[in-house]
Amino acid sequence: MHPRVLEVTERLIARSRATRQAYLALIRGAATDGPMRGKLQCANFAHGVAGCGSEDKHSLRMMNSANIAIVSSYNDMLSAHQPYEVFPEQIKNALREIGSVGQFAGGTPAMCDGVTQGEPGMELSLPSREVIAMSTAVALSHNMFDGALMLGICDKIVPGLMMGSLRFGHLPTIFVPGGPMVSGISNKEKADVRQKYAEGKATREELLESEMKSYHSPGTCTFYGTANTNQLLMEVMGLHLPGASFVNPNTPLREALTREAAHQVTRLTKQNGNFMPIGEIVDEKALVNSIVALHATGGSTNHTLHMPAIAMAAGIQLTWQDMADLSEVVPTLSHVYPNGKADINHFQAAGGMSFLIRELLEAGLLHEDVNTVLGHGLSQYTKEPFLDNGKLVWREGPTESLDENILRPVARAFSAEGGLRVMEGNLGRGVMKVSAVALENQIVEAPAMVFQDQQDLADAFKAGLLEKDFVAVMRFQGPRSNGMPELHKMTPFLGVLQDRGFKVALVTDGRMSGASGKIPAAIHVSPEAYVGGALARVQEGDIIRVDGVKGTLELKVDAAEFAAREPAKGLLGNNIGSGRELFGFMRLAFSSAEQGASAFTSALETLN
Ligand SMILES: O=C(O)[C@H](O)[C@@H](O)[C@H](O)[C@H](O)COP(=O)(O)O
Ligand code: SF4
Repeated sequence: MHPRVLEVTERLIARSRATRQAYLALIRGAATDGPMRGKLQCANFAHGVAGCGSEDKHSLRMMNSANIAIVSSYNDMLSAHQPYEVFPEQIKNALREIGSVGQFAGGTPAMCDGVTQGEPGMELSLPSREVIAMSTAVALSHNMFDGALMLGICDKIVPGLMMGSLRFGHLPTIFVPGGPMVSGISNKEKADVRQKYAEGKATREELLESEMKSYHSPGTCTFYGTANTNQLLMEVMGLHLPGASFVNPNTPLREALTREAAHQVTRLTKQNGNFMPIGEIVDEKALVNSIVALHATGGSTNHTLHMPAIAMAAGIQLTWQDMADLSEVVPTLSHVYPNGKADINHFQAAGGMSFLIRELLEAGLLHEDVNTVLGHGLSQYTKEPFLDNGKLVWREGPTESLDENILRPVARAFSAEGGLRVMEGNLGRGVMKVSAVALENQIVEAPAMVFQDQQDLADAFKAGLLEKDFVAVMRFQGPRSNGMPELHKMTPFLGVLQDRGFKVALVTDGRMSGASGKIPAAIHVSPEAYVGGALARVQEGDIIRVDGVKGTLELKVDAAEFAAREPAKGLLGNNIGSGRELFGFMRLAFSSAEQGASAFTSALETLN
């Protein structure tokens, strides 16, 4: 094992010892010999099975069959989640084949960040992760279940399902992906048309045509944003079946994988002898493995929030320093948009998960001795699934990359270190995804231009006020201020200015999309302006140096003068409309970005 990976893992275990022990005591106490439903009073049990058909009702009364909770985030708003419409029936039929039962335990909400990007609804996006976690808990709290299947893919949904299911960590749980849509026009081509439109060189009709050729059918969007990063991390943590992440929806192989997930989760129940609950899979080694994979693929910056929040739900205290220390030694092995031109289907075709996991295992960068939904050992995940005359089987994946422009062996990595940098200095601590920023653009020192919001910047661009070097400061976009929205609508404008040769950078306490690239952006800056962070005292014209190579974020203003400044007021007026007023209580409870920007942190830190 790489010494740094061992060092970070041991540090994480030591730091988390008390909360992890409390968590394990909780889930081991919740686990029961024999089916959970056997512990219910008759009335509770009768209510729980009343809605079942006679076959399932009979099976449930027989205490030797497994009852599996289906928790689904299906809706028609996310192209990625639309395929889930038919999964519950497929799962129930698969379970009946083996004398078990699937009950649709509950649904969770799911927001499409692509639909809400740049709209007021985006301010509910991060809060929706907490709602998804709570909805998962409501579903599982019926306590009728011996295992669970989680149906979720996109941005806040998988993190929310993870946080909720980890609080029922005594249950064997498998995450069931839906897969990416087949490739449309390339993400680079899409982004180029957006920049042309921003410059007035493309019509709205041409823009719409391009967008609809990119996002054209059911399935996950094909860029390597938060949704596809979710899939990759779930697989590396051993919570998917091997190779399940990026098989396209509505295909025979996808359906076979869903059916097998239903069979596999029953094998992990107490009744069937290979008991493996999710709380015993998601441990310090699994979390370190997820961060290693995040770095090796230039994954979404949103996971610098989601992984600490998920970790805490399992009693583990993961920090940005852990991530930064791992990033220094983990090579970048894949280039998928926004870190390159390829999309996730090309990644899959070039060798996909089995190649990536084998390379990282052989380099001693992943812990092999971990629990998974297939039992002990991550080396089972160097295999890929295929149908052999209709039968689902696994074979060793390719030992060579089929396209080294997309996926490389460690020996020929794109870079010797990961794509994520922790940024720190007198403006606070943030992160930057450097893997998506050309080296010549990673350092910017220029006067600050302070913007209220994205529209403010767009208006300044259209008025021709931005034709210069500058550092855009967008503040009061943090979790407690307005729910920490993604600020991805600025990307085309800043991209045009960068292409025109201006040195531009962004500093914000808000988020960017996992699909954001090109622009050096120090994001998630903590403490946020709303709670008195330094960003609140930045003024127009202040010189700021954003150094993505060294990981520094410096305001070049006399310290005494800066401290004496009156902080700016926040954007309080925008916390109403689009339901934002319903989340005010939650915003007050949010922890800092470094702690995962979660409403549950304080409870989990003490109660775990
Ligand atoms: O974190 C992410 O990956 C993004 O939130 C992504 O889910 C979102 O949909 C983008 O906004 C899509 O990119 P465009 O907005 O560029 O289409
Ligand atoms: S990847 Fe983003 S845009 Fe695509 S379906 Fe998921 S949330 Fe929506």
